[in-house]
Amino acid sequence: MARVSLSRGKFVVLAAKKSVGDLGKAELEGKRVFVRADLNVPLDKEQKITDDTRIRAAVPTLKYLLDNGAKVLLTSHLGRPKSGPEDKFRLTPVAPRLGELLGKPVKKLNDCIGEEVEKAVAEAKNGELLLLENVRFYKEEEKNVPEFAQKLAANADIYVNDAFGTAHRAHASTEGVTKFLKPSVAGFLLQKELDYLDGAVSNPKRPFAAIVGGSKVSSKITVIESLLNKVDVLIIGGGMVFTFYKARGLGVGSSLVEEDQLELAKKLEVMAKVRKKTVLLRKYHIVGVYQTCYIREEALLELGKKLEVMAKEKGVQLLLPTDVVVADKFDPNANTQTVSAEAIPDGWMGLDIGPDSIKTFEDALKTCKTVVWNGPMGVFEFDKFAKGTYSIAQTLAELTPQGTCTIIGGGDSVAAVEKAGLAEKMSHISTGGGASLELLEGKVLPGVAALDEK
Ligand SMILES: Nc1ncnc2c1ncn2[C@@H]1O[C@H](COP(=O)(O)OP(=O)(O)O)[C@@H](O)[C@H]1O
Ligand SMILES: O=C(OP(=O)(O)O)[C@H](O)COP(=O)(O)O
Repeated sequence: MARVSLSRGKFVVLAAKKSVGDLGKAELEGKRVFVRADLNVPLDKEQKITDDTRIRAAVPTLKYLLDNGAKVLLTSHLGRPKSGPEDKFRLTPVAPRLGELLGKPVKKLNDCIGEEVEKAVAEAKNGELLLLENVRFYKEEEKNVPEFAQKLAANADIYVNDAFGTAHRAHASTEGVTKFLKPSVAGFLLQKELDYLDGAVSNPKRPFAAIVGGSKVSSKITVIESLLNKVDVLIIGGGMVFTFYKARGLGVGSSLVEEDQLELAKKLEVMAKVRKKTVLLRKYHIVGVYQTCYIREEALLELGKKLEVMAKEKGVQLLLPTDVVVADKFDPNANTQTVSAEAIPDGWMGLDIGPDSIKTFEDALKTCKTVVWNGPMGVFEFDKFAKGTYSIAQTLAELTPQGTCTIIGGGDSVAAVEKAGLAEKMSHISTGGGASLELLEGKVLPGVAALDEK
């Protein structure tokens, strides 16, 4: 039976999915197992892997399957290819690193469906692994087209989903394929992530902070609305910031902005202010029912000035950077200056948060007992714009031994924390950024929901 947990008014079905560990040699030997992993690792300009966390995280499930005599067809996406195969999105760099970690050669194919795959699978011996090409080279993957899912499934007997980082996407290789392969089970990484994150965020130690940055504005800005009902402190950084600034009417130069998210950014700021007061009303038993509700500002005024002051002190803090490091071009050697958020010059782009913002964010984080972070504070890949990200990483590393639960999620965020040498100092390194935020929202992840129950 599925375990159901009530998370702030939403039902979240989590564990008790059938696991790869429930399948033994009798079920696996000689079987063709289609494994969906998230091998979407960061690469530099020379196609060199800059952080292999996601490859390492996939190894326990793969080893288990190979040791039990399965033939493994391993699939993943890499990046966001827009129109068919592109060399920079090939999974080619992953194969040698995975081979090293598994201690056996990994044969990389140039497709994920069709004749080449059929032939390789037919020739594969028990305990061999084939790495298929980027599944997003087919537009049908993200559209979750059943005929495409069927083609992916055609070469396999069993499905294992170990792609926690992509479990929030209902794509053909994460969701559609389960309709054609039985059993469809969870891999060890997926299980581990769900177990940890459910424990940490369904009933978090408070104050609870979320830090949202990075560049996937449209994916993540929508999560913020739900987070306002969960957290006490919400910090916005990275490329996310400029959509909020622009919504406030500020000039943002040539910084990253998603125009179609401006209205939402405006609404979120208003919601944060209103929510601030709602939290306090609940705290002081003025709102008697356990439900998320927004009290209009006027209603609060009626309850007196004292309460309003307390609300400001105790409610959800939505923190945006007050200063930014701007650059005259997107380049590691760009000219830079630090300016206030109101004074981004035309033609310049914000690529990191400034020192005042770092200080404000650090002060807020030091009061927190749970912190979930997804999305770097700046373009940390360039040294000139890495300070914001590394400073926040350092602050969290210092908070962990003091009893704060620190969770870092997302391919690039984890890469940044690894690069800073601080990964070991965090409570949990998650292979999913968007996935962990959606889990935190209380959403059922489609890649998990589709798996067989025990
Ligand atoms: N101000 C900014 N402008 C443009 N890109 C940014 C900015 N700040 C951070 N980024 C970029 O965001 C990317 C990571 O975003 P995202 O994929 O959302 O994070 P994660 O992989 O951790 O989930 C990094 O490559 C970083 O360079
Ligand atoms: O890198 C990923 O997500 P993340 O940036 O939230 O960690 C996953 O591989 C999902 O990729 P997607 O956001 O292109 O679907």
